[in-house]
Amino acid sequence: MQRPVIDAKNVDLTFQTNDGPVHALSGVNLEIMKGDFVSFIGPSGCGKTTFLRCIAGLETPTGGALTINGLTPEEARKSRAYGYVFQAAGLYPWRTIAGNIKLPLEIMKFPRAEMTDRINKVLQLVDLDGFGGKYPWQLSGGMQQRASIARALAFDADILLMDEPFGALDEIVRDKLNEELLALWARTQKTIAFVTHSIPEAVYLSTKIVVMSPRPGRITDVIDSPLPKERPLEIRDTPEFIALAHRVREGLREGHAA
Ligand SMILES: Nc1ncnc2c1ncn2[C@@H]1O[C@H](COP(=O)(O)OP(=O)(O)OP(=O)(O)O)[C@@H](O)[C@H]1O
Repeated sequence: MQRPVIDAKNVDLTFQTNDGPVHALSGVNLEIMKGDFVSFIGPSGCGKTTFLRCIAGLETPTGGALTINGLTPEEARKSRAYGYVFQAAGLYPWRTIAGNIKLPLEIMKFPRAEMTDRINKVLQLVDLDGFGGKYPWQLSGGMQQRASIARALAFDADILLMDEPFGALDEIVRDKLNEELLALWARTQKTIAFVTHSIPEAVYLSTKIVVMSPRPGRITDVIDSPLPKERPLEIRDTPEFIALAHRVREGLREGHAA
């Protein structure tokens, strides 16, 4: 049997703060398989970012077990198992787009010729061919976010962790980037963990939708999407899509009520 890429067993995390303990994650059980596109959706404070940061080895669970390809998150982080895309593109303004994409490759000491090849390849993947020499301020918000995805893809990690990457963009740009991300996912076979507040975005993108609720942060529903892998934007008008969106909305409502 295939081993999960991300395997969470009863993961718990309590932050100790000056105002007392904050139970950010409680009993989180989840298996993410290779090539899954998993979205995490839930109200503010339900622990979505915390869980992503646990996967990334940036927070340490206070209970349970979490492995990434059989490794501890810290080992996985050291082996560069994932690329991380944040809500704000987070590009260095004094570096060109190519320079920004190059940064992790420099840190990892890739040979110079390979760096150039990789930069060109990921620029093409995110449809920013010819923009490598521009500075971030010369690009629109959507293009900057594509550049930040290119940076996360540059070292070809199998896992992509994305924390509300399109949250700050207008609907039309977001639709376009959603479509592009799906195409990129299909081409690269990456495993993607994606945090969002948007029900349509979660339903459109995911093979698995994880609904969470706060206080303490926990998973209340895991929905395996019956939608086909090929998803034109119009799929959002189909009864299957609407039914899925309804189930997610109901799950969120129950979480709120609790
Ligand atoms: N470093 C920290 N120290 C103390 N408490 C924290 C820390 N990081 C997160 N928290 C708390 O843990 C809970 C979960 O936060 P988290 O950011 O993971 O939620 P979220 O679901 O990603 O929220 P949002 O949708 O607003 O981004 C919140 O109550 C938050 O205040």
